[in-house]
Amino acid sequence: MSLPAAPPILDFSPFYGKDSDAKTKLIEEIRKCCHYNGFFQITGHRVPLDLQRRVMDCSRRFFDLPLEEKLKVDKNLTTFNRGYELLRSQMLEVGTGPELKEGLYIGEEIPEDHPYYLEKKLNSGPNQWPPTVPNKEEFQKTTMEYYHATFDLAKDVLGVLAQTLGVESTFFDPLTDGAVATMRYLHYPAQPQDTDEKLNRGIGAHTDFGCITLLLQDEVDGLQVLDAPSGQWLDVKPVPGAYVVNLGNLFMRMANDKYKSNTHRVINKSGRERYSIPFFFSGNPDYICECLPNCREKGEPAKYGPITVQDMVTASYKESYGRAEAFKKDLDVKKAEVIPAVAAVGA
Ligand SMILES: O=C(O)CCC(=O)C(=O)O
Ligand SMILES: [Fe+2]
Repeated sequence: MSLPAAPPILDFSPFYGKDSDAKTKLIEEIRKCCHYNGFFQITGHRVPLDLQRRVMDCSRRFFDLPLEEKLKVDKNLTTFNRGYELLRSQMLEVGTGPELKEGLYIGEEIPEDHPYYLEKKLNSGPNQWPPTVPNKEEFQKTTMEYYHATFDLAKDVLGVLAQTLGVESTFFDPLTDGAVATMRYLHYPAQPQDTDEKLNRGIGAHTDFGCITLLLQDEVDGLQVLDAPSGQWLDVKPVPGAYVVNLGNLFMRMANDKYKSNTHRVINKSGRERYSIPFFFSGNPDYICECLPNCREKGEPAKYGPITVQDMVTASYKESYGRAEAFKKDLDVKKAEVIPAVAAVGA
């Protein structure tokens, strides 16, 4: 039996080159990862290191702002998930507390006369830019430059994924044309070393909702992937410049569960602040997700019916935010029950 293995680090550059043996090897390695747990890291991509550094610097500049400045772009001011999300807003893992991370959600700039905005498509609208972040113009420019570079990389990764399924690298073009994607600046404050690991999560155990995720981490570790057969949590060590790539629920569904969308979490026990930038590629909201080629044997039925990207991702969002809301309400009820009792003692 093979030992549980952390996601391998693969050189993606053969995708851009002419060496067909190297390309075939890359496709095979990625196929193996997709079957195993849907996680791998890539180096040798085309997002410049310098751009990654500049974007991480933007993230730090934003989170360094006083809370009242960050709240000027509160995500709750929009209905389309753009803007700042406070610490403890989300709760992905049942039985844990709200998560110790704050975030800034950004996507393609969608003006209010765009069909996606008018038709209330997934996460579609104008970005909320923090008005007082230092070097505001550069912040916006670098953020969008990074968004577009990562979007292009996501298309390339989907090109390889198509090839792992034995179809042309252009197979996913109808999914990537007009695709919706969201990037998040994330900041995990240092968790005190003695915090209750059972309750405190940077981000609770979850699978990603969309198609694929490309994650840039800084040098502080904390991301862990569950090895389902052994129940062990495997650390995903930060590799400078690399992307952690993982498949989301939408891809697993299209692959008839043959490819995996795997459980992962973040616990920041480093004693340091951690910054990461996940890029969630959902796809064209109207794309109809159906069982992909070569994902079932002859005569084997598709496990799932067709569903649009829009419906699939919207349902997942509702579920996870609903859980955090329910938890907070429950806490409020408990507090309300305790306070009168205390007051009675003092009376
Ligand atoms: O910050 C990380 O390392 C992981 C973030 C993540 O899993 C997510 O936002 O879905
Ligand atoms: Fe995730």
